[in-house]
Amino acid sequence: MTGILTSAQMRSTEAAAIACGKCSGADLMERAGQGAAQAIRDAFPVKHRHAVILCGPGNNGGDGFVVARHLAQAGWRVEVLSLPGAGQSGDAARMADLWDGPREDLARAAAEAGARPDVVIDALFGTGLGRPLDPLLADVQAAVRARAGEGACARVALDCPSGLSADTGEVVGGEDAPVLPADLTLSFHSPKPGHYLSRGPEICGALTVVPIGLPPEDVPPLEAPPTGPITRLVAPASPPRWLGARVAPGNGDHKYTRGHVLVLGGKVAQGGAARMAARAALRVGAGLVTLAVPPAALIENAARLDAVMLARCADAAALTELLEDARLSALCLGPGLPPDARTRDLVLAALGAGRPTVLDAGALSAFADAPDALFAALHPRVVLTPHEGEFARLFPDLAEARREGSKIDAVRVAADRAGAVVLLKGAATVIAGPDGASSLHAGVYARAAPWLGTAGAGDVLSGLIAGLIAGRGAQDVHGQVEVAAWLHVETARRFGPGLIAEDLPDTLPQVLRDHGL
Ligand SMILES: NC(=O)C1=CN([C@@H]2O[C@H](COP(=O)(O)OP(=O)(O)OC[C@H]3O[C@@H](n4cnc5c(N)ncnc54)[C@H](O)[C@@H]3O)[C@@H](O)[C@H]2O)[C@@H](O)CC1
Ligand SMILES: Nc1ncnc2c1ncn2[C@@H]1O[C@H](COP(=O)(O)OP(=O)(O)O)[C@@H](O)[C@H]1O
Ligand SMILES: [K+]
Repeated sequence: MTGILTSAQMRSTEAAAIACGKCSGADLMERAGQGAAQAIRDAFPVKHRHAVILCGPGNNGGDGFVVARHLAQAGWRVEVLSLPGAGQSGDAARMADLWDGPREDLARAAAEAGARPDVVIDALFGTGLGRPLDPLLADVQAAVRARAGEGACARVALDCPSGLSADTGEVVGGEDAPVLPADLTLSFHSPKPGHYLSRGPEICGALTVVPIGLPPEDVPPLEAPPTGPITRLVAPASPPRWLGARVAPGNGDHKYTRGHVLVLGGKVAQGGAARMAARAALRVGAGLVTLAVPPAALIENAARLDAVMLARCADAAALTELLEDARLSALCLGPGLPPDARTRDLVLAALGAGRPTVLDAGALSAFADAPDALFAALHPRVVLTPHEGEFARLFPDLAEARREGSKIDAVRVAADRAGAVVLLKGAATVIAGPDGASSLHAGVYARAAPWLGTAGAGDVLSGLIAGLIAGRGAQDVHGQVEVAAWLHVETARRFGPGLIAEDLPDTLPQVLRDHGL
């Protein structure tokens, strides 16, 4: 799986490669600029041959000078508009010296009209942006306007659109601070968290990763960096090789080896969410699924269920009794449960059994007043699946800190505090385990699945996870949660327009078949 590197991890990867003598900083900059120039030529057909490149004061600007040289060598007309100080030190200075074409001060260019380019390339700031763009933006915008007029020309950002934090996906300086949106962003070596999180996808436009000859992202640098573990990207472009091993039953399997999921259902007339979770667990591969509901809700559910079995469960004592059956191998609580004292007791009884367990919705909100009581009962084979609101109820301080930091960091701290796997939902879904491992499922760009924003989609996700951790999957809960997140989005994309939550479990078999199972 691909790794997603933060700015600090990217710097230490580069430093490690240089320190072991494999390459110099100038080599990396040359490869970055050359690769970006090629990607720009690939993205814009031959009629596009005029580029204006905005170069900043650091290495991002240095990349811009290399792109200028390679596009010019390919026959493009190229003008560089640079900030004062651009290319004045180190490798960037060497690359600026090698550029012998037109170059003008950006502030001066703002006052003069020029020929309209086909492409404006943003090489102002990349991973080194340290403060808001404010004082500069007026000049930059005026310079672009002076060239392009009000008409649109294509916008390409090198590494990261200037103004966007490569680590968080927020605009540096806050929501109203300036940023230069792009139509295409060319990230060097690996994607960065900010390309996927928060406003990143909207500001980056489209994303292409340009290799620069560093070792693969998932190979750690020679000296362990003081930058924490690398986040995995769960979004393989082609049918994932791991899917069969993770989902398909073996020939020797029978229903009990595939696992028996117990889903706790809600009161009369509040049973739909749990029924959808139960159906999803069965469809994704659990051998048996039982829905346990309050006595008054038995008749309603009996009328609605066939392959899913039904059990009576009045309270926590009844649940403990049910759990004496050791074949119940995974539990799912939350969909359709109210956030009340009964639910709290059910959750604590379920956790006491020590089995792989998914807690969602009401099972999380029931602990809004006492998250520590929940955390004290959790164990590493529990998966919490909050949406942003539920996350804020359990981790109010982390939700507050999210304004500054990244979603990935917040979920990592949450998983460590909870001692369980935490999946925080959204177009970018972040998963972290108590062991420090983290992954990101990016339902954006080519894998966008906005149809998933429909009532009950989260209930289905809970069921998918429960179904996947009920059998052999219990040995790698974090990995199975990644598979569930991937299948959830893949299934929504397969169904497409008009999706409602009930469609997800019933579309799943087509997705599995599409991918060779
Ligand atoms: N780390 C790596 O492995 C590689 C990095 N490369 C490039 O290097 C970039 C990072 O370079 P740098 O660390 O020099 O950082 P940047 O070039 O992104 O920006 C840092 C420079 O901008 C100034 N600055 C920051 N915010 C400012 C603001 N709001 N207003 C005015 N000035 C501001 C800083 O003082 C510094 O001079 C990457 O994004 C990438 O484009 C590539 O050359 C390839 C290899
Ligand atoms: N725009 C989107 N792109 C991708 N996934 C989305 C989007 N909107 C919602 N989702 C997914 O849909 C699910 C909604 O879950 P949730 O908020 O718990 O709703 P509910 O409680 O109605 O089931 C989550 O898995 C979330 O990640
Ligand atoms: K940039």
